[in-house]
Amino acid sequence: METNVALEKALNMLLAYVPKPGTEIVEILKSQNRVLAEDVLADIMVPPFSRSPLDGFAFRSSDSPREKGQKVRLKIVDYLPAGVPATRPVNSGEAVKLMTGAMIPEGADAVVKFEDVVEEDGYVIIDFPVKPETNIVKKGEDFLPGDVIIEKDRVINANAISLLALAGKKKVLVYKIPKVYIICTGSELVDIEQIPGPGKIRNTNLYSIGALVARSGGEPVLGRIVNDDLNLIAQEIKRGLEVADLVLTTGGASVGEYDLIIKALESIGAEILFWKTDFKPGTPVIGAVANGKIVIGLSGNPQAAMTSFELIAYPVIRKLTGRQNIYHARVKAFLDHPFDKTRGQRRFARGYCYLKEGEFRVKILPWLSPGSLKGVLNSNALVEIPKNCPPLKTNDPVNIVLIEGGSLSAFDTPDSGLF
Ligand SMILES: Nc1nc2c(c(=O)[nH]1)N[C@H]1C(S)=C(S)[C@@H](COP(=O)(O)OP(=O)(O)OC[C@H]3O[C@@H](n4cnc5c(N)ncnc54)[C@H](O)[C@@H]3O)O[C@H]1N2
Ligand code: MOO
Repeated sequence: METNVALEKALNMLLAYVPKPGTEIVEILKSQNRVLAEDVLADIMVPPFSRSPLDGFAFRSSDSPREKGQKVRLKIVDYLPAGVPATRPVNSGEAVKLMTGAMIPEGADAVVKFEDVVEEDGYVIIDFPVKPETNIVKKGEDFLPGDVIIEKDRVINANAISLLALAGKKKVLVYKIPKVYIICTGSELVDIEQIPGPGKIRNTNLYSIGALVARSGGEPVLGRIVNDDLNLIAQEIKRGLEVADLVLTTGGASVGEYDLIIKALESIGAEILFWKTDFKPGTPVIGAVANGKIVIGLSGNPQAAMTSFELIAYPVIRKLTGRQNIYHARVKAFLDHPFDKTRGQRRFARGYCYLKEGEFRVKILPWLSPGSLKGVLNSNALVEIPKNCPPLKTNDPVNIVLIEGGSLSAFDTPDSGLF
């Protein structure tokens, strides 16, 4: 077991144990935010026939005038709305009136739009030269049968769904959603519906971590509250390993007499990969593997557990979902205020970031203890304060982790005037 490992190293140790996820078939509209587990190929030509992108007249371009101002009269021999195949070819001296999306009749190699010509007594008059292939959307121009329309491992969004529909896929193969079993340990914990008795507290971690699991693309499976009892903890971890793909615990990760997670893991034959990382809050994280599955022991302190979840559990869950892009985005932001509470240890402080004139700006939320949740409400970023960082001034650049996703909607909450 390694101790005091850098965040990046701890993460890589765990990621090496993430298996390739299983697959399942889902309805196209249920596939959004899932990861495609198959290459989707075109089964037909796209477009399936050469078509007109305009309401106009199809004809032979060789019939058009040599110079602008010269006129030709072409006899209108057919009328084609979209969806109706041509009944006859277009010969020289003829034109077919057709609508947007209609099939180009055989013989025609150009289309002119209604507004550019004159229709008169069953004839169309064209007074400008038209090159071959003008306004023709060619059959197979986008995809030929067998072409890959979307590659596997892509996250499915509405854009991807448009292409799945084009490929005729009403059902699609995606990676399974990983189940994440959450165990909260601590004899002081009571369910959140209760008014805690003396020395007891509400089990907030079950729900905060459950919510984070769901937002990471996993399915939270809520375990029971487990007292600080070695056997009970070991049994609950075993249960989690049976029913889920990943087990998360909170509490019992530090050095106290009742900090039993490591002992419980050892008792079931788990390999402890590391204990304690180089960042606060959430330093005493445990990384372990049992029966080929990962167990992450987060610290009990509610804010610390949420922060170490974002930094360590989030990428692991993202990889379990089959995603290639597993990390929260990290960007440079400029501080809105001086910050002198830098310390020896590397830290990820809760921050509120927003965009101003194309640049990220960030406020570090008032520093509250790792046990307090008060500061998390308005945070949408973690602000990295490096080890031994000197005091920071207004407008100094800092690296931030965008924990609420790259979505701009995460930044447009009204400025709550925190500073
Ligand atoms: N002597 C030392 N003491 C502590 C150290 C240390 O290095 N030496 N590290 C501190 C740090 S840092 C942290 S973080 C905590 C981590 O402790 P544990 O992971 O063992 O967590 P607990 O002791 O079980 O609980 C800590 C705190 O959080 C509350 N808690 C626990 N579970 C929940 C829950 N599900 N919902 C809400 N709140 C929870 C618990 O009541 C405690 O107040 O250790 C420091 N100590
Ligand atoms: O990691 Mo504890 O919450 O790091 O203080």
